[in-house]
Amino acid sequence: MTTLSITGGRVLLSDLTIARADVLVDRDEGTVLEIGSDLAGDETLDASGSLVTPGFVNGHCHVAMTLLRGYADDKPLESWLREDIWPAEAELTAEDVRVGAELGLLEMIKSGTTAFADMYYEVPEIAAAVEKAGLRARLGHGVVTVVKDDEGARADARTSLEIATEYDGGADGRISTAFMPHSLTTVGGEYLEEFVPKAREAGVPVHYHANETRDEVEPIVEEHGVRPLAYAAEKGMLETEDFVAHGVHLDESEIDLLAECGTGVIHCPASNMKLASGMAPVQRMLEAGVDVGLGTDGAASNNDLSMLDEARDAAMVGKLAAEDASAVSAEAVVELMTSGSAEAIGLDVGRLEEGAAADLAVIDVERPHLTPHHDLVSHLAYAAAAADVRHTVCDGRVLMRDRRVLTLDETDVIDRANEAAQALVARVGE
Ligand SMILES: CSC[C@H]1O[C@@H](n2cnc3c(O)ncnc32)[C@H](O)[C@@H]1O
Ligand SMILES: [Zn+2]
Repeated sequence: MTTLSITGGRVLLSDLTIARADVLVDRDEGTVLEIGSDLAGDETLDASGSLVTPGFVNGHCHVAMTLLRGYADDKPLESWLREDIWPAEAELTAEDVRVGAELGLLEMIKSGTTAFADMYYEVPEIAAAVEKAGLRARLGHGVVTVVKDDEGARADARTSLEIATEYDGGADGRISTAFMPHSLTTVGGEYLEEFVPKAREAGVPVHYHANETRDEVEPIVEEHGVRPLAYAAEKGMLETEDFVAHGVHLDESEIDLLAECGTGVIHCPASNMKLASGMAPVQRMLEAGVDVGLGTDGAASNNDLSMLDEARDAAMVGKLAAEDASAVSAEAVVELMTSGSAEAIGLDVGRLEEGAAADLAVIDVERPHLTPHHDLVSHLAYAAAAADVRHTVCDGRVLMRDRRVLTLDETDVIDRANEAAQALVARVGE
């Protein structure tokens, strides 16, 4: 057994208390062996003046969309997708997705994220990037049937199932998968009826966008006479292992349905604010017992992949939505970005305790904007930033030490991403 010790810091424990302690990790098993005093390991990470937290879990992303960061801003969802994003995505090559994913993973490692869920195209490229970068991920191919004939639609859904089956358990178990219909309005009901049962047979969860905008809710109510999540339940898409992104426009019956079914909701506050989609009823969901997690969505609607930024946004907009300053508290937000997301997307991570996965981030708290130290949970929710993350560890492996990423060549990834993004935009303009 080889060990790693993270020494001299304070540790955020699973009950959200903070203890002065070292963390000893079994690097081979990728688990926490002990949290205590004077723990020496074969390798050491200095955590003095720092807070050791569970690695952050980004519950909903399109990681390769980093190539489209700043490409199309200041539009609502429907026109942003149809006028700008989908035409650009039609020109993406597998190599573009690879470099966009590497750029996103670089950003995740540098901001303390160790696990994420992702829906996109060219998933084998994303899986290869995840394997190389060393993170943990639940990946899936996004299905859109509305613009396809029947043969194309069924082929797209089949691809999603095949990818989910083939890649589950990849990268030494760090990759898991899901069947991912894009949304309840962009995938026809007949395809959901045919393929969701096949996802159950394959033993993979279902992940999709739901109730993101009012424009997405109304057509379902008009066409099917029920709210979108009642429609999703009819299609068998509200199982405990399933999780939806957004859940902005939910009525009370849908919140109750989510709580009853145990289906997770990934709140994406920055994307919801930027696209002016609305304010999700997060406090109501928490009170009802819904499994809520936190996600950035893609970098084209955020425009970064920092979960620390997302945490602050979640707390701020959560209070505004509830018209209550005590709503979506610092503690609640820190849970959302760690164990909340992990539970919603079905990964056994997000807590620091003996036997848990050794996925963690070490955050420098001796900084002007993190002084004084009345409450470090408050600092995580409201004041810490990506640049404060010193070290990132996933599955017992050091991915970033003293802000140097060890698994990806930062300069090379940035250069290749700039080149690919420029060439992509040129192709779209032709
Ligand atoms: C079919 S792969 C995923 C698909 O989703 C698009 N997307 C990015 N952000 C959002 C969002 O907020 N709502 C809905 N769809 C979104 C992405 O561009 C891909 O086309
Ligand atoms: Zn999304």
